[in-house]
Amino acid sequence: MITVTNFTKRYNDFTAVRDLSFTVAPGQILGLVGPNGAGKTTTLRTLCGIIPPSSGQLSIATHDIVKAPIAAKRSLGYIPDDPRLFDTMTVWEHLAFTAAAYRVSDFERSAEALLEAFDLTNKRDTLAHNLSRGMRQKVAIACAFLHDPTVILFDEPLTGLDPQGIRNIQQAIRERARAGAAIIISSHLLSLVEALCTHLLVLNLGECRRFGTMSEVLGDVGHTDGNSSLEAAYFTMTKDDAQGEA
Ligand SMILES: Nc1ncnc2c1ncn2[C@@H]1O[C@H](COP(=O)(O)OP(=O)(O)OP(=O)(O)O)[C@@H](O)[C@H]1O
Repeated sequence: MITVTNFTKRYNDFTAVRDLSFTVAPGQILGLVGPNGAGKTTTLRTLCGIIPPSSGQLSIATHDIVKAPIAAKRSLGYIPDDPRLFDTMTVWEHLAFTAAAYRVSDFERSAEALLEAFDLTNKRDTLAHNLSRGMRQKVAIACAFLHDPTVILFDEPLTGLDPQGIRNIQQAIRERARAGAAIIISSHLLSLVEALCTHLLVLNLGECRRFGTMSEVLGDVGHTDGNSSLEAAYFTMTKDDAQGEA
């Protein structure tokens, strides 16, 4: 469960996110969309405790990220838009290191399964330095899944992945949701968001423009037909603010 209540984030005098409230229940996948500078990454970074909120409450699996950061982070998997790996560690060493950090005992079987699911088995002993961008992304996702988080936050999860990788990650995300994880995906890939997400939050200039189930939001703006209804709805929902951010 993810709960955000009256969240505001200011960087000095600039308000990046203003009075944002939403929840993501177990099994739900929330698509977080909005133009560049809307406040998506700021929201995800605050939810995982990288930056503090200016005001409001954010909790992960009932743990307040400010008051109980360790408990909150134990339940959390975060995949940033530019995952950083250790150049001098192999793929397997990343998984072992993550298992140690999260105190996952007997991690080997889960780690093998993740390598298999993401087509990384033959790269098990390869240094991160020698992986392609897409492979690095998949290692970061495998590490984030290893401790079986009940809350997962993705910032542009498919950057750099090939079509097979995209399919594998989509399947993995659906499986995690079916197993009861609450998931947020921030992405500009509206087709991905529409295909995967059960709920939608449209953010623009730091404010919530729409929040609800995918069909509620699309119905709200009169775009329930056709194959690219989210794309059409997105432009309707954000058109007033298209000039808002340079
Ligand atoms: N550390 C910072 N200091 C000052 N302003 C910041 C900082 N980080 C982000 N901002 C500003 O906050 C606003 C929201 O940025 P954020 O990165 O959250 O947007 P975003 O929706 O993730 O954008 P994008 O789609 O481009 O990734 C932007 O105007 C950005 O310039």
